Amino acid sequence: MNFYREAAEVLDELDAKKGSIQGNLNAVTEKNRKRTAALVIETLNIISATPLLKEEKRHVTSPNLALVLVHDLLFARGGVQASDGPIKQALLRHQTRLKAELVRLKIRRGVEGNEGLAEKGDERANQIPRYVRVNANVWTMGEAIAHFEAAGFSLTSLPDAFPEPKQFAIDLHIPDLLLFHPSASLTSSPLLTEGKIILQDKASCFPAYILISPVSADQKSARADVGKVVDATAAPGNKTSALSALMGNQGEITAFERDPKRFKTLQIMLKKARCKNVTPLNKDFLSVDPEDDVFEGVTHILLDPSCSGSGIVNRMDYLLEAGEEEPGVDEARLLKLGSFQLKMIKHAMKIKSANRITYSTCSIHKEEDEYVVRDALASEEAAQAGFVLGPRTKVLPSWSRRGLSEGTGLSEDDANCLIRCTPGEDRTNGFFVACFVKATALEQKQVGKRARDEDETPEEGVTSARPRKKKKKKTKRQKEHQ
Ligand SMILES: C[S@@+](CC[C@H](N)C(=O)[O-])C[C@H]1O[C@@H](n2cnc3c(N)ncnc32)[C@H](O)[C@@H]1O
Repeated sequence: MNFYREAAEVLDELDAKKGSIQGNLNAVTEKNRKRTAALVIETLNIISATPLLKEEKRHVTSPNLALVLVHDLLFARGGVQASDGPIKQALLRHQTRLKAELVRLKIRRGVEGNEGLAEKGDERANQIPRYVRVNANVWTMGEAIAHFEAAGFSLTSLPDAFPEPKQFAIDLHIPDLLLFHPSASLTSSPLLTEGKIILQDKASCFPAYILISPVSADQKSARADVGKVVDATAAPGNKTSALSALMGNQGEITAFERDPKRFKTLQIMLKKARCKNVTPLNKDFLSVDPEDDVFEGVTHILLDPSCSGSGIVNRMDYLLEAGEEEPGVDEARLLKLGSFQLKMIKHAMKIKSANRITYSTCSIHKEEDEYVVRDALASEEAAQAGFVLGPRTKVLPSWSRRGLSEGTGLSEDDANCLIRCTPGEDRTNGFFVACFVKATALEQKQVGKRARDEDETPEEGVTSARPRKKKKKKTKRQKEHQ
């Protein structure tokens, strides 16, 4: 068993150092890297579909230990090497379920053997370019473009075209974002270790950009209203470092992360990305009183809590984006996650000086997305502080896929304020973003008036059409959680 513990510890250490499985895989030879990555991620998918981690907490003490054990059980020629003992027994108790999940996965992927699984993966991942965020804290977009041209890539003038293997393009929606062909081998680039680039899916760049960025071409005046910023759920720090760069490495960002290991990763990431305007705190956001001094003067909050990760089809992004939660898609688990996510939003809404909050998930499930927004809008916290949804005009208006209204309890106006990304259709992983803004007194009055007069056409600017009287009522989901 020592072998497994040691392997898990190595993974833990590498996680802490590199912040992602991507880094770990750099240790594997180029030839085997893709194949190994595929099987590692598929193993994670399989584990997440079973109750192994939950039910065997006492013996299988970390996800990394589960990873090496289950990987061997399902894929290694010699099977599990561990001698008989409580850990092996724990694994064997779940082997039928684990093997059944492997069969199910192969059917889903349309492959027969394990080899096919290693090679095929999720087809939708092949439609996602390799996105590279240029870290403006370290160098400029111009310098980055010159660098890649000197390295033999040519900048394509059609930003919407999918770049060919030796091409790259500038993204249409996010400044400082470049896209390459998925085969572009950048995971071992020194630019990563120098903090010059960050490999970050396009959709994952949306929240920071929507929170801080210009709502008009006049960037400076748009940023004048930004006081202090909080990233409530920060590790590994992709969005925190994006915020830092968007703020020109100035101002003040406080980054909360409750998990000590992930906090270390966050610290390393912030150092590497040369973020001088971030104070990381190893604290649970929910445990800090909204009236605590740490929140004084905070106007903008980024909330990207742990989620099921169900939108992530790009294997390499999986561990980075989903957070420490074990993913799973059964209804009970989704509702539990949704209720935690709602709690986080309501906590953020209680911070008096806050006037803009982005909420995001890498989940495609309504239970973590629209339902959570619906309940947040209907909450006492939103009513008291006057939070409504920021209008589409201020929430990446050129992104065409918006939130869902049908069957979610949200009006079409509300849904239009939200952003959705669908893997396989949008060249990104699945993602969701909502932006809550504090309405001015006048806007609040108008929302109230609209609530009383349902036939009135919604005004430009404030789009929460939720009638106030509904706020008093408990939603179906709230009732379910009592
Ligand atoms: C989805 S990940 C965040 C990814 C990050 N925003 C990024 O882009 O790199 C969610 C993170 O929130 C942390 N977290 C969850 N609940 C928290 C809480 N109550 N307070 C602080 N951190 C929390 C998790 O440990 C996890 O690291």
